[in-house]
Amino acid sequence: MPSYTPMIQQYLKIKARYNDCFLFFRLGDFYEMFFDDATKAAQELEITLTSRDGGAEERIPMCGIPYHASTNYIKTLVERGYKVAICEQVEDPKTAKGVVKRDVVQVITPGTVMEGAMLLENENNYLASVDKAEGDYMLSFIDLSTGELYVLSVNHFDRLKSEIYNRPIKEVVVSDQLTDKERMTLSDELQLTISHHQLPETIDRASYGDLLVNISHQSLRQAIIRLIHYISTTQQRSLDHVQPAEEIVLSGYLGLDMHSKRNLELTETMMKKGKQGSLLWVLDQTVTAMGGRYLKKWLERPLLDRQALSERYAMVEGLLDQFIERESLRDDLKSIYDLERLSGRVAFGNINPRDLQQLTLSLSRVPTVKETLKTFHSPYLQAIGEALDPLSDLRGLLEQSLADEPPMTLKEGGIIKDGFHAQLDDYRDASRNGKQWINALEQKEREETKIKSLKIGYNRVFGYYIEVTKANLHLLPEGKYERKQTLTNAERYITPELKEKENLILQAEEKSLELELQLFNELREQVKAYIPRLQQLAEKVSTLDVLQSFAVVSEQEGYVKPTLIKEDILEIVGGRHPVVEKVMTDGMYVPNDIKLNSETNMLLITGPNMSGKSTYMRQIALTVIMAQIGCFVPAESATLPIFDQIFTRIGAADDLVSGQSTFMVEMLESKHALEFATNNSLILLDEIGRGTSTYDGMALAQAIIEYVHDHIGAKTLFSTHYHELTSLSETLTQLENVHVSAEEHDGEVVFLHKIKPGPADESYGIHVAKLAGLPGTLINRANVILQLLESNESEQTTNNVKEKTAAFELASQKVDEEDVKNNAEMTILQTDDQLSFFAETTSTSKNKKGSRVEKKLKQLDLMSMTPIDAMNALFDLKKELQKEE
Ligand SMILES: Nc1ncnc2c1ncn2[C@@H]1O[C@H](COP(=O)(O)OP(=O)(O)OP(=O)(O)O)[C@@H](O)[C@H]1O
Repeated sequence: MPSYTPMIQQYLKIKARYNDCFLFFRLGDFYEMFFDDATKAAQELEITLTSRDGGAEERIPMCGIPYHASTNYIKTLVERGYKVAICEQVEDPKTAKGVVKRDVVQVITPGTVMEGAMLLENENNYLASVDKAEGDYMLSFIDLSTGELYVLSVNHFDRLKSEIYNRPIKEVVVSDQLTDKERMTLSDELQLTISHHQLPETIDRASYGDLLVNISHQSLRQAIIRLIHYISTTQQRSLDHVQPAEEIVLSGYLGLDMHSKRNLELTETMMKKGKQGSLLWVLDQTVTAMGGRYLKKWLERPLLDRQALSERYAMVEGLLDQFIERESLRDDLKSIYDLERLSGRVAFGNINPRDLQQLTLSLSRVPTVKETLKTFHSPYLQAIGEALDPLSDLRGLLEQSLADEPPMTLKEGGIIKDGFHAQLDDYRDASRNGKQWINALEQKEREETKIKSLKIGYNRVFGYYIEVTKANLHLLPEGKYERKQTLTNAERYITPELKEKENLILQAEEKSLELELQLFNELREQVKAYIPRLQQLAEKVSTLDVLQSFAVVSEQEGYVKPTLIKEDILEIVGGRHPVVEKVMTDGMYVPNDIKLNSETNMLLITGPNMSGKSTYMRQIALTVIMAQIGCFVPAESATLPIFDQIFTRIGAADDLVSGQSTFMVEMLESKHALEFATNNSLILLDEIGRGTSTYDGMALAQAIIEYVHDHIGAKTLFSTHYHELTSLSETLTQLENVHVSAEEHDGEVVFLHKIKPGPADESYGIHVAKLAGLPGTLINRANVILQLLESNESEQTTNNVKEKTAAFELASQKVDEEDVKNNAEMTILQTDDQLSFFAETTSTSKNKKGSRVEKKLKQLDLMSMTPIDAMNALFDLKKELQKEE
């Protein structure tokens, strides 16, 4: 460092402390970046990269952005997951000796943004921390803009991933407890900004007491302390609005793994990553920002509590029944401002007078909401109304003190109401009187000099002046006026009298501004004391908003109240897919039924491509989720048990981010289901095994079905193209076949989208290809090949055995590697048996000449066997082989 200039040395010292941030180094009106930061920022922000002499031989790369335009640049960087450290001059450059002192005043990161423009209105923005103790993971997360603080624990890294993925968590604080691999997964697979933070050895735990009142478990407390400690060391801000941590006990909520949230498109679609087309999009008729966020939270955590759910249904029903009252409630809610974020800004100190005015207006609506709620018949709605705290004291204070039309900023005054503060009134009088006096003076001067165009003006440099055009100068008396400024057409003068008044006015204005600022700060401090009550009000308003949203959607879309029963029965009559139905403009959605109970808890769904298998499966899961968040459901009637978890493996969503193949994703998602599902869970498996060659796929599919059937007993929907699997219903007593019907008319397929009992009898793949518009000659050729394949199927099979075996083994090996510790064996074991038989049968025939297995193998007449027969025969062979060994 020796040859660098003192300023660059200062830069490097500070940068060393904020190595993982872009350091915005304040130089005059610019934030400058140097070295690698500059090169990278120039690319990211598309700004010009220059260089400067820094004392060393080589010039230093540099780029800068004007201080005034910095917000957008910071926003861009933070949205891309970077952190920005704002380094300001912390002493007055005029009085500084040597290099002006500078220090970082704020670190802006994806999880700590506060500025309105960087936050999505209807979405929380969480910063999280992860702790690990005895194999458990503790996740604590906070939304600094609203003050919500949560903590939960899970016993598996996969579950941790799901809990993180299922929430708008943008950044995670980790310690050395996590392995490198775990950290990499969080940053690469989940695309999170990672911050490393070790807690110091000694830490004043007592100072966290208020936040920990509801948390007894030591390791949960530790996660919260890490999070808050990280915030207080990187952010210089008040945490007054942060609410005591709430523990989320996961066993109290419907478990949804990350795959399911993604596959079912609960809050965003898989392809476009947007809200449009998601379940949230259909259900969101909320009218406040808080309600919008709350609805998302409900979707993240569907309930298991029967009582709580029936209360929600009762309120939705109450709102549905009384249209007029509901509409007036909606109107009332519309004018309620974002009380949570506002509380955050009060604590953070960046609230402006206009915000406080919005708060006043919002509070003034609360009595009306209370009145409206009284008009509902539902006792639950009435109870919410009674519990609403109108915060009349706060409203009174604001109405008394805040001007009726306050400005956005604190610079111009006019924030505080006349009559609120005597001293302020005096200053204002002085300034107003002074101005009146000046108006009168202008009048008097005009009359005395007879110059009609004479005027009194004001500018910052010269203060008040009398302006006379050059043509009229001769009319001015000698000696009275002192010349101050000459313009092309006019002269400007002052008089001692004017100067004196000016002083009075300016002083009064300055003092009044100062006093207003002080009063505003006092007011803000007073409002701070109301934050917990405001947050409670916010929660009730949000609840009402979500419930009215459910009522509106249920009415518009014709949803019904579900019946939750304790028996093990799932029966939906006339069920629909809420999103597919909504986007279908022709209103031709074909409703379908489902009935599952303890005798039949698995459906094997067959049917042509594009017939609606996935849609059917998804609609069942979405119906369950809607019911368990307290919403009505798209059906004629729905009788449901309360499910504990939903697992899905649907669609061909390649996990591009982590670079895993479709097949590997398929295996991992299945593994997840098999590992965690219980007999109260719902499992949806869509065409498992299609990512690999026919026999491996089929073997896996069958093994998985058998496993779920024999060991889990979860309600399961399994769609497949392997018609051979339909014979499984003969041996698996709880499995039934259904199919999506299609009809063929004059060589064309007509999809009926109707679920019917029994297996499908034909696969219509080539017809679908035809529908898709593939060339006619190609379609004809495909038909010929199909016939050929059908007649040669067994021959083909023998030739391909080795190849398929290799692929299958590779897949299982990969899954094993992926998760050796996480007892992946469970999933794989069953299939492993089947995998290895291919390998064994092919290799033993070479190695163990003359064995019985070989003889039997030779005797098999492959040409006359179905694939299932062949597999069964292979199983027998394998058993035989084990005996021999
Ligand atoms: N019940 C229904 N009523 C009307 N249209 C439907 C219905 N179900 C599905 N569809 C339509 O059929 C299309 C295909 O459905 P889906 O993707 O569920 O078929 P699939 O059988 O799973 O297909 P594949 O086997 O190719 O994956 C949907 O996009 C939808 O437009």
